[in-house]
Amino acid sequence: METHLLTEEKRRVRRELKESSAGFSERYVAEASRAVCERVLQSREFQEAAVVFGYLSFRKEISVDAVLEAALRLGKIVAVPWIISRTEMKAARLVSLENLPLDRYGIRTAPEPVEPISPEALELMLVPGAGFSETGGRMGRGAGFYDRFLEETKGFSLGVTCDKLLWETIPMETHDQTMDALVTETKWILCAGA
Ligand SMILES: Nc1nc2c(c(=O)[nH]1)N(C=O)[C@@H](CNc1ccc(C(=O)N[C@@H](CCC(=O)O)C(=O)O)cc1)CN2
Ligand SMILES: Nc1ncnc2c1ncn2[C@@H]1O[C@H](COP(=O)(O)OP(=O)(O)OP(=O)(O)O)[C@@H](O)[C@H]1O
Repeated sequence: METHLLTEEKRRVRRELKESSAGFSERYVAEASRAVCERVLQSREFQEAAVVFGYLSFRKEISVDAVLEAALRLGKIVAVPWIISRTEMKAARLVSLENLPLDRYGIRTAPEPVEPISPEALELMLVPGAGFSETGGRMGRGAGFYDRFLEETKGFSLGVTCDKLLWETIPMETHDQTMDALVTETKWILCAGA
């Protein structure tokens, strides 16, 4: 597809996905989050990972707090996004989910002093997104943070979403990173290339 047409298409899909998730009830998000976390905790990928990169949910995102809490209890190293600039994020170690400060987007983040974790050390990455496709395509929030960050990682990338944000196709550009697998409240999808 021609570049400007793809950009148009991405903008349209991003808007539709955003409208869809904005309409989710608190109850749907809470129930989907519980089911998603259970699936992740039961997975071999989680059980075998010594270093887990998660995220601290905001708005209507699926919460993986229960996964991060369990990882900490199991003695795994846990890291979350640490915003460095308008385009770059790094991984910051998280030792507790209590009393976290907010970053510039109002998302909970690791408190100072931050302990950076090398992207190459991450074994499992839990990746949020505006929407995903069954083949592992992902649409983020439009800032390119994850696309840039995931290029530096070697671990297993797991897109975390719910059935309502899992579409047949998502417009993708060459820099867009695809997921190794996806998890929703009803399924675990292994994507080609994993
Ligand atoms: N929980 C969580 N943490 C995360 C991300 C995420 O998607 N989820 N990120 C993933 O990148 C990074 C933060 N990126 C963000 C990018 C944009 C906006 C934002 O508020 N954008 C506005 C304006 C966009 C628009 O209107 O076009 C918005 O969404 O309303 C927030 C966070 C790192 N941390
Ligand atoms: N690896 C990259 N190198 C350089 N620029 C990039 C890279 N990835 C994304 N960008 C740029 O970042 C901007 C946002 O990209 P895109 O719309 O793909 O973000 P996204 O996948 O929705 O966001 P995110 O990755 O933060 O969740 C675009 O201008 C894009 O060209």
